[in-house]
Amino acid sequence: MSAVVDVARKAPQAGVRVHANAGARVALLGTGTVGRAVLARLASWSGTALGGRLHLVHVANSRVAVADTAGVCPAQAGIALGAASVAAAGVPFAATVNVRPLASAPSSLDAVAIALGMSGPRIVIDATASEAVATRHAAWLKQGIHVVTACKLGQGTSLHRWREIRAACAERNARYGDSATVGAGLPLLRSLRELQEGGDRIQSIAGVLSGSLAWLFNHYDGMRPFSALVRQARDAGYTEPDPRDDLSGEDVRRKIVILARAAGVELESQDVEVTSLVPPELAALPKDAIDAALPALDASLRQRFAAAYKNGEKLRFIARFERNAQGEAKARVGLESLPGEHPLAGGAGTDNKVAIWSDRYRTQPLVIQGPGAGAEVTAAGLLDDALRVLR
Ligand SMILES: NC(=O)C1=CN([C@@H]2O[C@H](COP(=O)(O)OP(=O)(O)OC[C@H]3O[C@@H](n4cnc5c(N)ncnc54)[C@H](OP(=O)(O)O)[C@@H]3O)[C@@H](O)[C@H]2O)C=CC1
Ligand SMILES: N[C@@H](CC=O)C(=O)O
Repeated sequence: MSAVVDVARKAPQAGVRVHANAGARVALLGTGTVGRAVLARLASWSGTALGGRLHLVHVANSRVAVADTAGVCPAQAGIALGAASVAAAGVPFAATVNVRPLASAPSSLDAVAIALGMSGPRIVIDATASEAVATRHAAWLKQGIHVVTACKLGQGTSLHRWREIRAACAERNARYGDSATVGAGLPLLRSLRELQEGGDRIQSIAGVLSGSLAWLFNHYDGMRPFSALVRQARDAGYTEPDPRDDLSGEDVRRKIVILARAAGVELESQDVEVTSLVPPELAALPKDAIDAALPALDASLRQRFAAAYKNGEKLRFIARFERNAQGEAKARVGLESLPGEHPLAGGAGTDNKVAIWSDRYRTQPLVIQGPGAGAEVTAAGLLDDALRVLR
């Protein structure tokens, strides 16, 4: 029996009803592209066994939070919470609203642990891109609250924060669900960890780690302006809230850092050599001014595409991590022109394609491929991790 279940069976605190099989109380942060898909997936579970496992008691975006004041929140009320929260944020959400006593208040991260109560399995689902939320991950874990996240700012930035998260997990036997941070839920981190649990050393990793950049370079034909495709990728929900985080390689830097650390190398972010696609004039603009300035991307990418096309090559945004026998590691991220038949040049849509070389996969790598961005796959990855907490 896992420690998580043990905790669930402890005597409940006054005011919070906990049943042995009651599932977990869940706080969802973020009602944007991914958060809405989490709510929709939870809604689709209404009345099923899965719906009884995760009880949404708190939903918040950066402006408003909605909490269930009754203290016990069956799945349907959780959906009501989601609907109310999203409606309060001015975004339509189609779900049957079961009227329950709901309290709406300005969003506050201090309210999250309070809403989750003191006992039983408790989970924060982070569907934000917020630094303020990421800085709370370790503190929640130290309170025994499990964290499931799509946001890479927890594990993919400073080594200090990553260590704090690992230490907090160990201290409280809390879980940190990170499947959605790399590959939008593809079994990448899990495979790295399982290879090492089986005695393998990870030697190198190479691949396409950005769903939006994969989509962009799978669609770019040198005819339509690249900037028009960036708008399309953003509108489809593939990019970060600020698409420059994708185009600059920062999002991929975070992902290769997360993979390297999961492979046992304590890489610092600045140890990754990153070549950005964003020209300085676009990098300098405030977020609300970038849409009109996106065509600044077009000329240089048209040239890169033409040169690659002439050689029968394809442009792919690749991350590479290698370590030698002495344990020295290096990592780099940037646009590469690959032969058309190169294994990493394949794939379609938002496909991530990642090759892993380890002791057992010395010559032929293990290759994992599949959609690496998109609301639905990411939400599914988050909820898989949340359900895993209860196993
Ligand atoms: N889109 C994708 O395909 C994938 C995304 N991810 C990750 O998922 C995360 C979310 O992405 P996405 O949904 O596209 O982003 P969005 O910009 O669509 O949504 C972000 C949400 O976070 C909310 N938010 C910001 N700060 C806070 C806060 N302090 N407390 C509570 N909520 C807050 C925002 O609130 P408000 O509405 O008020 O602005 C918004 O609702 C990102 O970290 C991204 O990297 C991971 C894998 C794939
Ligand atoms: N913006 C990211 C979304 C998933 O992490 C990407 O393009 O891969």
